[in-house]
Amino acid sequence: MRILSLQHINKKYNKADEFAVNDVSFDVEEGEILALVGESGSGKTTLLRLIAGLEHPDSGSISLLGQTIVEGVRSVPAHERQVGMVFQDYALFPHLTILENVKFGLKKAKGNPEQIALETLKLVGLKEDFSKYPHQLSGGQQQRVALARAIAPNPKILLMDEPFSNLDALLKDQVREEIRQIIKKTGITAIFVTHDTKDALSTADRIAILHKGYLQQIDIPKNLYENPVNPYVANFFGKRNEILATPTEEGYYTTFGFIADPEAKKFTGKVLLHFRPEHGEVVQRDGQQLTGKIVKISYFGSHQMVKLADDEGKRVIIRTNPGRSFEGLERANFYLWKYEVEEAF
Ligand SMILES: Nc1ncnc2c1ncn2[C@@H]1O[C@H](COP(=O)(O)OP(=O)(O)OP(=O)(O)O)[C@@H](O)[C@H]1O
Repeated sequence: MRILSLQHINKKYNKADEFAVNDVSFDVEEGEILALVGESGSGKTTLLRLIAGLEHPDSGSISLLGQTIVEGVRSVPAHERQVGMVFQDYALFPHLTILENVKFGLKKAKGNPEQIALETLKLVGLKEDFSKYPHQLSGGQQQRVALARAIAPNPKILLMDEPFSNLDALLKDQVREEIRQIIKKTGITAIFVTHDTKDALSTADRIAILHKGYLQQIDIPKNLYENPVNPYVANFFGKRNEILATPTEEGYYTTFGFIADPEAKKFTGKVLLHFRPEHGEVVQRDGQQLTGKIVKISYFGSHQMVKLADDEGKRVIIRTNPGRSFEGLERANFYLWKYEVEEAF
């Protein structure tokens, strides 16, 4: 079921400014986790604030659970939208215990606030710590208190602004998984903002990618990565190689060798072949379709990255398994099992 719908949202802060959000429309399904990603200034936070009711759009409409909350100049005020918010710095009250912090959001809630707060702390795995103060907790635990405070009043939707940006790299993987599990256990619909593609790919069910206020693509992580709608999206989700090729009836001639592919006859002029490092494989047998001079091998434990150059010095990077040895080799052969073709001129 659709829980949130944004239709043609536009937002400018000052008349002379560019649009911070430009004709953005999308729907969010009940129970899903959506990540809003993009570079700094792409409009992610503005979009989150528009949904929360902390900003009003210049045009467009927003509905939440079938109720129109924004249309024209009319809008339901933030405190009546039943939206839970987790802020980047957690915004916990330092002089209140974590139980009191969670109870704070329950002033108007039905039922026994203390009991609801304790149950929510149990859900986030912090019931035993109820009498501690925020400074006595780790960053990841403080994050869970902030989450508990936001979800305790049973909001219609949960919004989180850069929820993982204050955590160090070691904690991040664990916290991402914990937060995802808690959200999934409650069944709440959540939207979070991040500039980190890893946060989005690992935590979200779907990702919306913004660039200069425009929504570029909204899709499941796999589709964004494998089938990006434009080069901006493709490059946003990691390194892509690009080589120039001349199509013939049988395939593509490149400076790394020939790729047999009957599809090549569809093109008349030169083309660009785009491929990610993991869309190739290095092979040590001769007779493979492509070859390059080994420039550098970088070992990452789970895989190796092999940088190869053609005779003119143009480089590509291919990912390969960690066990492969390149000792004593000057050149390596490789093939591509997937690539995208784009007309070059
Ligand atoms: N309060 C404001 N007043 C004027 N301009 C603003 C204001 N807030 C944001 N902007 C502008 O709106 C555009 C979008 O900003 P926004 O903060 O939504 O982007 P963002 O993707 O969240 O960036 P970041 O990752 O840096 O937070 C930017 O050009 C920004 O300078």
